[in-house]
Amino acid sequence: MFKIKYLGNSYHCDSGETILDAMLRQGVDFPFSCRKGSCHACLHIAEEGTLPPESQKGLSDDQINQGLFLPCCCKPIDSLSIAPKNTRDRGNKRADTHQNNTVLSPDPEMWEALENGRVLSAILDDFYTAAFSDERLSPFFHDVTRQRAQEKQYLFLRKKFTGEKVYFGDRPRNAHHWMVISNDLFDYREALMVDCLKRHGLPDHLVARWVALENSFRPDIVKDKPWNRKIGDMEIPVSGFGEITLDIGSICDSCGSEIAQGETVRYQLRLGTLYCPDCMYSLREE
Ligand code: HEM
Repeated sequence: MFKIKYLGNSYHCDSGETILDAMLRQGVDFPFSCRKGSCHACLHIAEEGTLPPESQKGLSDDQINQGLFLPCCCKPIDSLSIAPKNTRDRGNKRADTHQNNTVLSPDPEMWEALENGRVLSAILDDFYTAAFSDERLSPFFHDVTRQRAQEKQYLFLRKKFTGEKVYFGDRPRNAHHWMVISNDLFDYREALMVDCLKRHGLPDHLVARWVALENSFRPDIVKDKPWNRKIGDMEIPVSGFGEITLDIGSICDSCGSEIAQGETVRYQLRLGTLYCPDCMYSLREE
């Protein structure tokens, strides 16, 4: 058994147990997501003690030299004193330095490699062609056209890589609020994306950075049951119908007939589809 000092307290880690598991077992509020070294959400710094090599697998030389390690992959071989990674982010080191596994936003090197968007379009074309015919991913895109999915993703990534304010869609937590996506499915999609990035010649260190960017959203996307949409602190229900009185006329999404201004109609909370008075009472609550 090893002793782990963390934020002024001392914890026990059994041999063969990871530090992450030991912390969670002892009720510590510890950041984590994928539990297998991909997402880096649990990255911490070792201030004293010797780390096992597998706890630093996939980190850059710079991160290794700073003593950063992944508690989810760390079965200790020594007692350790550890701290949150930001403890050592002192003024001499900006959070956006060019390291392979660091999320950069904006990322001019990435944007140049993507030939100012030309290669990004080609990558997304490839990726969504594959996703829309993939048996695990395509069911999620049931109500979405490929063009819409590609355009949204292009603008989202363009904003991340250039800093330009070109994306006005939902943030990932809300965009995927109803989708039950496991870590395994997230990894599966990621592997498909990595294949596309490599096919289009993106160098390995930029592929790693792209993956790190997407993984930084893993905690917003992976879940075992749907979440409500969240706007500020307000939770919006996932399914069912609401009622509104129309300010301007519209068209019924069910029968196609016109709905006059001033009519009260039902709308689907997730999709926003409208139903005229004739259709609305025949609808089942989802
Ligand atoms: C298995 C993983 C994922 C699945 C199945 C998935 C699926 C989807 C689907 C079906 C939509 C369309 C939603 C709509 O238009 O109503 C969507 C939108 C979107 N996704 Fe994902 N996605 C995944 C992972 C990711 C990741 C890793 C990112 C990037 C961090 C991402 C970013 C976005 C963005 C920016 C949108 C557009 C949001 C909007 O419509 O306003 N997705 N995704």
